[in-house]
Amino acid sequence: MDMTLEGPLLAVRGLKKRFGDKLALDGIDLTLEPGMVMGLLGENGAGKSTLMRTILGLLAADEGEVLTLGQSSDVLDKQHKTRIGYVPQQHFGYEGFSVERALALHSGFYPDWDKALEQSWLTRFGLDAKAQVNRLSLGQRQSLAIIMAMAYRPSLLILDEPVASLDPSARRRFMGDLFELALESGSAVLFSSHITSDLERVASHVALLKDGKLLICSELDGVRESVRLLNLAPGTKLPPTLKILGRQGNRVVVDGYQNEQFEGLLAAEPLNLEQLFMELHP
Ligand SMILES: Nc1ncnc2c1ncn2[C@@H]1O[C@H](COP(=O)(O)OP(=O)(O)OP(=O)(O)O)[C@@H](O)[C@H]1O
Repeated sequence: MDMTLEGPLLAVRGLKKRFGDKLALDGIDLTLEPGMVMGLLGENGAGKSTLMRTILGLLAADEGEVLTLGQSSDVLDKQHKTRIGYVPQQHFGYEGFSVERALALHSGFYPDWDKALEQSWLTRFGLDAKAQVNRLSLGQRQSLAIIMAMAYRPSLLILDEPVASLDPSARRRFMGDLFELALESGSAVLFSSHITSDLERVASHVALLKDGKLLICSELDGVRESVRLLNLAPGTKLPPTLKILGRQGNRVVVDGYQNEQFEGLLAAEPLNLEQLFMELHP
């Protein structure tokens, strides 16, 4: 389907979402451009699913703006919806059907459905087309949900913990292919995961959500280069160019570090994503 789009595939500005007194999303800004694979990290309850559901227009925002494929999320039309893929955390319907029947029904909604791609992913995941959906294991259901969201080559793919139930080899295959798909077809991907090593392997960008705020939203290489765990002497004043992400006594996690030396700095260590996560969630 030819729908040329100027600008980003996803633009989120000043997004807030409340549930009663709880501010689940507190001023989110993020942008996805073609070819980007953004991994979304955050502890349980940080707001990852809420962010995804609001982006998709399944939840109404209280403040701010979400443009998906150039269109406001609360008025997404059918044509736009068929260019967005979504794997929710919980699936899913099609209970009374076989895998092949479920796929046949589902594909009817998508003019760009690619049967060959569907078949190759069925093989890749080792899914039996004749199996009944209600007898699939959790991982098999997740595989089916992934195929259902991907086989029409969506421009924007939103995946809520898509690999949580997949075994390590299925995970590895899927994550690698996900990255290739995004690069080849100029799509953008936003996926949440608690598995930081997966994210490190395939993501081009990382976003870290804490208490409804994005503490980090940048290129993965940028995090590697400029996020440090500083060990400071008591009373040390930090240069104003450093953004404090978290602090535990004399251990301070900062962004924007460029190898500067200053009085009181005892050590500056780079962190992998798992270490960063642990430091920010003591
Ligand atoms: N429908 C709802 N009504 C009330 N509160 C909600 C609702 N949905 C989410 N919340 C609350 O909003 C916060 C964010 O929840 P959300 O499901 O987005 O977190 P999450 O980061 O996806 O967590 P997890 O990693 O456990 O899936 C939580 O405090 C949750 O209790």
